Amino acid sequence: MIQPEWKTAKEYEDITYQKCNGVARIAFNRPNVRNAFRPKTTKELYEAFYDAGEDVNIGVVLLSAEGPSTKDGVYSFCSGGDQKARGHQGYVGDDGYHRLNILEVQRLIRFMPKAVIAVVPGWAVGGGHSLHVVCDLTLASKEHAIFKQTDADVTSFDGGYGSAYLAKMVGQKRAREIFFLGRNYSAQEAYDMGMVNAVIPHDELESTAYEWAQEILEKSPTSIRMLKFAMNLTDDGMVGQQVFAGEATRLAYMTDEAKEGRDAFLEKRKPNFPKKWIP
Ligand SMILES: CC(C)(COP(=O)(O)OP(=O)(O)OC[C@H]1O[C@@H](n2cnc3c(N)ncnc32)[C@H](O)[C@@H]1OP(=O)(O)O)[C@@H](O)C(=O)NCCC(=O)NCCSC(=O)c1cc(O)c2ccccc2c1O
Repeated sequence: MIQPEWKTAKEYEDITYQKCNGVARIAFNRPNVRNAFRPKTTKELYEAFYDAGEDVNIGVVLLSAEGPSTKDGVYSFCSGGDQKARGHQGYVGDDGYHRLNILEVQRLIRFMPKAVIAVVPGWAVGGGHSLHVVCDLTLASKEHAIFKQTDADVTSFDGGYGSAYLAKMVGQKRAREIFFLGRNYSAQEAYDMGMVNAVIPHDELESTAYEWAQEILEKSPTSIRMLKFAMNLTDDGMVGQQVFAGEATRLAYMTDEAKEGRDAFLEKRKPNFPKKWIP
């Protein structure tokens, strides 16, 4: 078992943010409320994910959670939006505005050109369940992970990735069961449904996630980003096409043809493209 030497990347109140050997670890840190997120949490998550996305030394991000609760020893990944911070139009931040900005975090995870692994040590509930769904891979604690959708209990509905994308993953009937009945599912049941990649003994969960990350880091970075965006494309409509096409444009910029096009414009002459029409 590898024990990574995590270094704190930045101090936050609601999350921890660390880095080690090409891997960033972003973890919820409100274990006494089952890691529910409030606007401060989502702001911090967004900033940390953005930083990891921009850091050229980081290839994989782990979304994990600190714990267990000091009150009762229970582990959690995330129990969704903090119901104490919920106002009439969303979750109320220190500035008094109502927000649903976990959706911005979801989009950042979805569109960042790096693999994101959900590391689920305990409860993954409501908006916390949706977060594991939107991550590229999910690893779950054999003993403590419980997957549950409470959205319909609290009059909330993630109509995007949390539900529609989940249905692509586990099938329509199963996704409707998860949302309509709101039952608890063990890590093994979640694995059997196809929404978890591996069920890991709790004590090995973090080190296994780090090992999976190291395996991905051995691969070609361009292939990983193109594969992620290719797999996203069919579900993401025109935005998916835009993100994938952006990467194709980046690759095209690296050709002699592209250099000639740019140079000809700057030198105010007609471009003389290499006449190679590759079959
Ligand atoms: C997660 C649980 C099933 C765990 O049950 P358990 O019995 O183990 O623990 P307790 O219920 O006693 O909880 C311990 C302690 O934590 C507090 N707590 C837990 N969850 C939350 C929470 N979400 N918000 C606030 N506080 C929470 C609880 O009050 C206890 O505190 P004490 O002071 O009493 O010790 C169970 O806790 C549970 O069901 N939790 C609520 C799950 C839930 O309904 N989450 C919200 C779903 S909606 C959502 O997340 C959401 C957010 C968005 O921003 C969206 C945006 C756009 C679209 C959709 C969105 C969306 O759906």
